[in-house]
Amino acid sequence: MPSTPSAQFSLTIRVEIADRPGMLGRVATAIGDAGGTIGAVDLVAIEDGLAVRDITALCSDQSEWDGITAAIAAVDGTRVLDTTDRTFQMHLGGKIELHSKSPLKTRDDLSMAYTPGVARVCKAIHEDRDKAFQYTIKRNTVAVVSDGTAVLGLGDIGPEAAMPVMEGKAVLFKEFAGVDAFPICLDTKDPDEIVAIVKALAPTFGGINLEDISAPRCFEIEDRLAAELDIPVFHDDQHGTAVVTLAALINAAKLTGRELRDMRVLVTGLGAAGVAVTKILQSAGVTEIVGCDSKGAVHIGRPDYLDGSMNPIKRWYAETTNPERREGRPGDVIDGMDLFVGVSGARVMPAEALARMAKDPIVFAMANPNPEVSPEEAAPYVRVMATGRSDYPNQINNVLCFPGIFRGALDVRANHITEGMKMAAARAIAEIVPEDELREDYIIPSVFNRDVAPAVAAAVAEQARSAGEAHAHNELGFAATDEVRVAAG
Ligand SMILES: NC(=O)C1=CN([C@@H]2O[C@H](COP(=O)(O)OP(=O)(O)OC[C@H]3O[C@@H](n4cnc5c(N)ncnc54)[C@H](O)[C@@H]3O)[C@@H](O)[C@H]2O)C=CC1
Ligand SMILES: CC(=O)C(=O)O
Ligand SMILES: [Mg+2]
Repeated sequence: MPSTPSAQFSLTIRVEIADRPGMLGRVATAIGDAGGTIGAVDLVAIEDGLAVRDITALCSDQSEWDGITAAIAAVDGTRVLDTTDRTFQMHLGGKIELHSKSPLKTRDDLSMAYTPGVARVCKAIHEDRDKAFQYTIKRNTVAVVSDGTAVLGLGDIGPEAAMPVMEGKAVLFKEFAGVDAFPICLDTKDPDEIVAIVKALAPTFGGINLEDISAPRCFEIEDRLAAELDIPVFHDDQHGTAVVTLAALINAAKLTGRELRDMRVLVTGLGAAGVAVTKILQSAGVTEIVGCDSKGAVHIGRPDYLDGSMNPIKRWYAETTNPERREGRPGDVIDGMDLFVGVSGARVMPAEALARMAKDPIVFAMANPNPEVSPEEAAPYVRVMATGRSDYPNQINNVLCFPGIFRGALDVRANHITEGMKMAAARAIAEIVPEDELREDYIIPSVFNRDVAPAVAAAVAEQARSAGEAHAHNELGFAATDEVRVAAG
């Protein structure tokens, strides 16, 4: 496992350095000794025997940042002029903007794009509502809807604070699948209100991606919207995560010579992700599952099950898992498990407990931004390790799923994203890694692998067609893909 710091802090430090031989080397050593990793060094100016340089450095936290600037300042003949946090800089003014597809240079352009010409298009759609897919952004646009209640592992941080993540999802939709996604953060947590608002917004969109809405409200919201809307509704934290987890498990099982039906699995965190991961693993043949919530392992003998205070989804969980009624915290119930799936929060699993797993343990510690157990601590005990982060190998992140699954669903104008489409997506992601290339640190394709989203889209579209989920008049959907292909060159 690499021991490089995470790129959570990426800094550009502007430093004035005496222009003498060896000075840059001394500054570089000071940064390294303070825990930083140098990314780039650019010369800004040389004047009066002083060189001004921009040094880009990665570090893991604020104290390391302070240590780096102090260490540079302590080198004789240097002065720190400025420090820029590159992550904040990237977010200045937000991460996305709209562009017009049509030139607007003449009266003629204007009278087609807007009034009077546009009125004929409006009337055509008024006569046939379906034409919205042909003549508006609907066919290629997805709403990324959040109420800010379960943002990464940061919890209920509110709609404004959720926006950078939702903008990020929109960037990923566009980058990987050519889908135009728009972030919408709602100032309500009331399921009735959320359902009503999303339904009212639906005419604009070809799909709804629910994001970072906490359990158990997320289950009801998704079910109601999926039943009431004729466009795909997909809660990414549930199903995107489940699809990618299954993809990684298919390959980890192959690598370690196991069958899914023989595996024992511990899932920690029974919210949106944990429940959906459990369901997809059950559909894929896994039968022995134990789930832990913040009170410990769930089973039908637990006091909150017996006194009726457990919520319905956890009651279902208690009734379909943990027949042995294992009791305790995640570290207490891990004995003999083949796989640990963490979708809860940072440092929930003590590393030493992993020693009690079955032979060739597989650990997917997927909480963001920090995993249940760090790869460094887990390394002595596990054979296959994955996290949700990009700074370690084996990144299990729903970005491998949601762009492609919506691409496929929009292309065939599917009304729903079915279980079959999710399974097809999982298999497509798994198959990107050729069997003879599987390794402990390569069970899942990189999120930058440009083959992933098209492969997922094709598998999802094919599954929708063969299951009769593709819209009867789907030619326009296919055309949308062609345009994306043309635009992408
Ligand atoms: N790598 C990936 O692609 C994804 C990772 N996640 C991560 O999974 C975590 C959960 O996300 P969601 O399910 O969307 O949130 P959620 O709020 O719906 O569920 C979180 C659940 O974890 C439980 N939990 C918290 N601390 C716990 C503990 N110490 N032991 C056992 N359970 C505990 C909570 O009670 C809650 O039920 C977050 O950290 C999130 O970033 C979520 C989706 C995708
Ligand atoms: C990746 C993601 O969707 C999450 O951590 O919530
Ligand atoms: Mg999420």
